[in-house]
Parts: sequence; C-alpha cells; structure tokens
Amino acid sequence: MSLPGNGNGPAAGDGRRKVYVKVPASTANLGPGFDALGMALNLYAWIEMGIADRTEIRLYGDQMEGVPTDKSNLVYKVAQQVFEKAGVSHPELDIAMYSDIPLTRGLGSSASAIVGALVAANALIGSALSDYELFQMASALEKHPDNVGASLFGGLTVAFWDGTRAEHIRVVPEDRLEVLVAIPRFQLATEKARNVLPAEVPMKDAVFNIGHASLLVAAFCTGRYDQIRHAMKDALHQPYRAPLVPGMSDILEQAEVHGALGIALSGAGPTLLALLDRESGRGAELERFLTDTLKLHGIEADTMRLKPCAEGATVLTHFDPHVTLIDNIKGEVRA
Ligand SMILES: Nc1ncnc2c1ncn2[C@@H]1O[C@H](COP(=O)(O)OP(=O)(O)OP(=O)(O)O)[C@@H](O)[C@H]1O
Ligand SMILES: N[C@@H](CCO)C(=O)O
Repeated sequence: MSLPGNGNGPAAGDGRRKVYVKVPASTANLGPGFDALGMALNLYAWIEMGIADRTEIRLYGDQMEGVPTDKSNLVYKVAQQVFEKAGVSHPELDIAMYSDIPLTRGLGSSASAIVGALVAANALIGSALSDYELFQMASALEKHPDNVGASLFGGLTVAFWDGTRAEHIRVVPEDRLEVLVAIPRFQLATEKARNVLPAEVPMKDAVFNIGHASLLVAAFCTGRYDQIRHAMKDALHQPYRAPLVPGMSDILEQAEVHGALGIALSGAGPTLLALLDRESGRGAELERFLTDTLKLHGIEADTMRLKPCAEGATVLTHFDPHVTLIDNIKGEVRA
C-alpha cells in the first residue's frame, strides 16, 4: 500500500459516532464460474462513515481518480438505500474512503464500494439489517453476486442471483494457494466487457462451463489442486473478451507451462489472475511470463502477489475517531 502523508482532512472530532469498515478486493468468475464464483483477496479498501449536518465525502489514495465526491457517489447512494430499507432517515453523511483496489481493472472495486457502504451504513444504525439482507441488496445493485459475495463474506463464494434472490456458500481455500495478478495499465469498464458477450450461447458451451465450474468448486473443496488446470477453462465469456486484452489468449494457453495451477481473466478484466501453489517456487517465472507476454502485445502491466482472504467486510472497533482515517490505517498496517 502507498498511504499519503498527514493533513488529509479533519479528524472526526465532533463527538458523533463514526464507524469503520475494511473490505477486501475480489476476483470473479475464476474462468468458468461466470457470475457465480468469487474469491476475496488480501487487497483492501477502508470506509469511515458518520452522520453529519452536511454531507462531505473525502477520497484518498491513488485509485480514486474520477470518483465523485458529491451525493452521486456510489458509497453515499448505497448507504441511503440501507437507511431507506431500515426505515430511518440520515440524508447527511460524513464519508472518508481509502482504497488500494485499482478502479475498473477486474478486481471488484465497485463491489468493494457497494459492500463497504452497506456494511458501514448498517453498522451506523445498529445492524438493523442481516448479512443475508445486505447480500440481497448487494447482488441487486451489482447485478451479479460473485464480487459482492466474496467481498461481503470472504473466502471463495459460490453463489447465484436469479434477479430476485441470491444464495451463497463460502469455502475457505487452503493456505498454500497463492494468487498472482497482472494488472494492465488501462481501464476496462465491466459494462463494456459485458457488451461484447452474445445474448445466447450454444448448448455445448453451456455444458462445457457447467462441468468445468463444478469441477473447480470440487477441487477447492477437496484440495485437489492438480485438477485446477483442467477445471479453470471457460467457453462463455473469455473467448469473446480476449480481443479487449491483447496477449490474453497466449497467456491463457501457456501460463500452466510457466508454473500456474490455472489462469483466468479476473472478473471482466483486463487483469489476468493466476493461481499458484506456494510450494512450487515458480512465482518469479510466472510473473516474468505474464508481463513479457503482455509487453510483446504492447501492454504495460503491474503485478501483485496476493493471497485469498478468508474474512469478508469487517467493522473495525479499534479505529480511533479522533484521528484521520489515514492515520488509523497506518496504525493498523504497523500493528
Ligand atoms: N470507492 C468508490 N466510490 C465510488 N464509486 C466507486 C468506487 N470504486 C469504484 N466505484 C465505481 O465503480 C466503477 C468501476 O466498476 P466496474 O464494475 O467497471 O469495475 P471493477 O468493479 O473495478 O471491476 P470488476 O467488476 O470487473 O471486478 C468506477 O468507475 C466507479 O464508478
Ligand atoms: N461476473 C462479472 C464480474 C465483473 O464484475 C463479469 O464477468 O462480467
């Protein structure tokens, strides 16, 4: 993380209650589990929220460029939905947010904002809504349950949303599973990456994905990581999205030769996400392969070594309302 220095806005010193939420990034689909599988990652955003006389929204970190600071902000709007559902009114909010999750890259930034806002607003009103209700709201807002399920509950989530209800089961991957992401230095909005998908798919492709997604879940549940290379294949979205990410097809074809247990487009992209066995010792080779291949296709990318995160969004009780959000986070990182 790269935290800014001090002087990032006023400390919460008016004596009113503030709540703090830490929410993980997420990767969706994991190849074949389109709109169904999600995994929380140890890359985070933090939200501070309090009731105020006048709305103020402060955004910190390198990842917030272009995000509005008025009442059109997603966090503000989602918080209002929580209050409305709970039958209370708090039109003015003091919100601060710091995020290490890159925007519009396929690492669930919008889901982190939605989930962080839901959990923070709910905490502010004494947890009037259940986690199940928050999950229904999150899935309806994001229009698919994969990223929001992972950010809310942590671990690997297997979920559906049928347009009116969402259900999920959480599985915690073993410790030896590591994640390597290559994040191209360009943004790809989910909306754009969904618009290239066909409205209908051949039955054989649907059957292909049901088998592969099912095998992938079974591989996670049983620790049969040798099956991930076979299971993490997709016929429903990656073939259509490949032209949006130059180099992606070569990477999907060859990453296992360079040490990946499996590889996929992360969410709607453009990030590519490889799973690794910690004991393989091949992380550096794989990292080179990913960045070199993207570079061959004219794409600069940054890599991050991550891990699955077992915990979902968490209300932090140890943050001090008398210092800034940034100072609280710095304290947490040091702790
Ligand atoms: N902290 C935030 N506050 C307000 N809005 C945000 C925040 N983070 C993300 N967003 C909104 O979400 C948009 C990005 O959502 P999008 O679904 O395109 O990408 P993503 O969530 O990063 O990727 P993916 O869904 O593929 O994992 C941003 O352009 C912004 O409008
Ligand atoms: N399942 C979604 C995740 C992106 O938010 C997609 O692939 O479009």
